[in-house]
Amino acid sequence: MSTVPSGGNRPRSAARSPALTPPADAIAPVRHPDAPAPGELLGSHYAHCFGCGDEQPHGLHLQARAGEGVSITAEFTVRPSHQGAPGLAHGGVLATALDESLGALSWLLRVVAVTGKLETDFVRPVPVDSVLFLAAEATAVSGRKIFCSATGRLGSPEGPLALRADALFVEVKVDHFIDNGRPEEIRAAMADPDQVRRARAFEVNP
Ligand SMILES: CCCCCCCC/C=C\CCCCCCCC(=O)SCCNC(=O)CCNC(=O)[C@H](O)C(C)(C)COP(=O)(O)OP(=O)(O)OC[C@H]1O[C@@H](n2cnc3c(N)ncnc32)[C@H](O)[C@@H]1OP(=O)(O)O
Repeated sequence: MSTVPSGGNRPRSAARSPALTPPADAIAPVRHPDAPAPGELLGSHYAHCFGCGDEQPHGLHLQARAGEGVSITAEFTVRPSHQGAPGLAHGGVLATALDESLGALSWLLRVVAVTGKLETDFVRPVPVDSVLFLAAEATAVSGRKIFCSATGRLGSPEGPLALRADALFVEVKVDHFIDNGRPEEIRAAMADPDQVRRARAFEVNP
């Protein structure tokens, strides 16, 4: 069952990029048999991640939980440091929270994937101190392409819809990071057995 609240499952807007519509031969996303159980906290994929890392002092510290199927939920409290206009959240910060929530679906698919495209509708202003209830769901898979959607609601999982996003994530190998990341951080990550374990946990056939 979908954990993306109704309203998030609206027909995709005509304004959405065609690249976000799955091809006719796309398949339904498959929850990995070893995926964390519904309700379980997913943890961070990287301690220094701006979206979810515990050791990132400037980060959003988003904590996502597994939902049913290939879905997650997360809560995000908007802090004064997240402002764009006086008393309101910056749109880029909100897009980051959506991006991170969508990225957390990787834990359920057990694939490593990065954002290829992210389209966001900012439906309502989000004041500082708001708690945003985020819900993300994978909707289709075609080869390496993972189609997914997310919503952000104000104050509760059934609260007013503030954000909506559709995205295309693309599956990559761990080498994507090793080949492209700054060597300093890559060396540190590869020397950290906990990080290597976390990276491998995404890959079905390491
Ligand atoms: C031991 C140490 C290791 C440490 C590891 C740490 C653990 C890591 C674990 C988990 C990490 C998860 C992190 C989540 C964080 C939140 C999510 C983010 O913010 S991610 C950052 C932002 N995103 C990027 O930086 C991507 C930058 N872009 C790229 O690298 C490439 O463009 C990439 C990989 C997306 C695609 O490049 P291609 O060369 O691999 O593949 P092509 O052939 O171009 O694309 C594949 C298919 O996707 C479509 N596609 C790709 N990008 C598209 C786009 N922008 N729009 C439409 N279609 C697109 C293409 O048209 C193609 O489709 P057709 O197969 O032909 O049907």
